[in-house]
Amino acid sequence: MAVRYVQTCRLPTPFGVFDMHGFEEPDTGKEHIALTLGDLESDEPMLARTHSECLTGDALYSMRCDCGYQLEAALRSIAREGRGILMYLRQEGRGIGLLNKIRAYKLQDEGADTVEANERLGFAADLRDYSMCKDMLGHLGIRSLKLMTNNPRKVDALRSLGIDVVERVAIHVGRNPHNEHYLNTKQSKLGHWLETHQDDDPA
Ligand SMILES: Nc1nc2c(ncn2[C@@H]2O[C@H](COP(=O)(O)OP(=O)(O)OP(=O)(O)O)[C@@H](O)[C@H]2O)c(=O)[nH]1
Ligand SMILES: [Zn+2]
Repeated sequence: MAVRYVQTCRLPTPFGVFDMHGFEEPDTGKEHIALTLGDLESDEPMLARTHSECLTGDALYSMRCDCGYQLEAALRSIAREGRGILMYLRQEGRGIGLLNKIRAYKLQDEGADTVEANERLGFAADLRDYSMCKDMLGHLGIRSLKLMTNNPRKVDALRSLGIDVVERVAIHVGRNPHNEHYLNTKQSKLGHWLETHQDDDPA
């Protein structure tokens, strides 16, 4: 989905003072943001994360997934590097939306895995589209990325949009008894690169 740039402001966080850039999908009104830190002019590949919205994990401390832990680890890593970008994409629940994610979680409470739950609700396992990233990076003049992800489809999706992902950086954090089965399903059914070993210190 194409996006248009709206405005930029400062965003102080416990990890560093980021610039927050707002974008809008003219067709749907959906809003996305990019947080950047450091020099955007340099041609050096930039540490990057494309983070899909997960209200439960990112804001409500849910332990059902690894999203909140990954969000914090990504911001810490960018701050430590002194340069980077986090694109926060409003594609909640892998694109099915928050209320459908609650429906999917209910099916998982009753024994379905994360993929089966989506399918029982009539959705594909992953409905996400990353095309807005191309516009966001283009607007900011960022040419190549060191992408923090464990998801091979995300790397492929960005590359097929013509985004230069020069390196994939693992982001293994937050495994716990509540998301163990979820992470194992992501590995076996969605192909995520998730070794059982977790980085002790993501920061
Ligand atoms: N439909 C659905 N969405 C989920 C579920 N658990 C987390 N999500 C959503 O999945 C998205 C995050 O995707 P993940 O598969 O955890 O990770 P990823 O972004 O593909 O890969 P990484 O870059 O390695 O984090 C967020 O939008 C979450 O809201 C679930 O059980 N069902
Ligand atoms: Zn999550």
